[in-house]
Amino acid sequence: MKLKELEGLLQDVAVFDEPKIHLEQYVTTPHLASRILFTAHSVYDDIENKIVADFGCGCGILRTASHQIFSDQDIDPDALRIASDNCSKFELSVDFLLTDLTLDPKWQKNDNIIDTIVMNPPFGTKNKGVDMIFLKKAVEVANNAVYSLHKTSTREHILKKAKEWGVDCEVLAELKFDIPNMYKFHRRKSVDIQVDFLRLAK
Ligand SMILES: C[S@@+](CC[C@H](N)C(=O)[O-])C[C@H]1O[C@@H](n2cnc3c(N)ncnc32)[C@H](O)[C@@H]1O
Repeated sequence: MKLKELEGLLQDVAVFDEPKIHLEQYVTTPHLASRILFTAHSVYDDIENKIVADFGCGCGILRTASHQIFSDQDIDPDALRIASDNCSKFELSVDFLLTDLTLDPKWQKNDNIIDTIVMNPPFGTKNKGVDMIFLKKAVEVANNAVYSLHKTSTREHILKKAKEWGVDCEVLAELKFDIPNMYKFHRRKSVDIQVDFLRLAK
């Protein structure tokens, strides 16, 4: 499928009815999701015939873009309901796991099964450090590679941690993540956050 076709298809993915700010529920746009998956597939061959997971899947846009996801995990049952509906709409077969990735050891059952993790974790704005917990777990679980979005301001810290964990971390792109006015405390129409698109691999 061509990049533009994929982006077009993703416009039909249903998003959060009532996004929960404490869980940092921001949707990856079809524009970004299509480019993330396209890069992972066409440049690195990390998607086709691979078992792929999304940690903090939300409504499942990254999984819908890859068509290969085995296990989508999120803390929010409302998000998983929408993700499951999207899954039926796009005729995808996905295992969903309701789990708190910061606490629950259930994620370990996927040990040695998952090849690639593609995720847009919470940035840690509301729950400090959650971004690094997601990243560390993803690096431990994925046999192959982890693709993840993080605030550019955390880049140096992540590069240092990647070294400690014994993985290579490459900044594939600097992106603008557009957060629309979704929550009551938002004063501006939308805010662009500078975000790194990272690939971590052993
Ligand atoms: C920035 S959103 C990304 C959603 C979706 N992956 C996307 O790309 O549109 C982060 C997601 O992580 C989930 N989340 C937040 N804290 C979590 C936790 N402790 N365990 C599991 N999921 C969590 C939220 O419910 C939310 O769906």
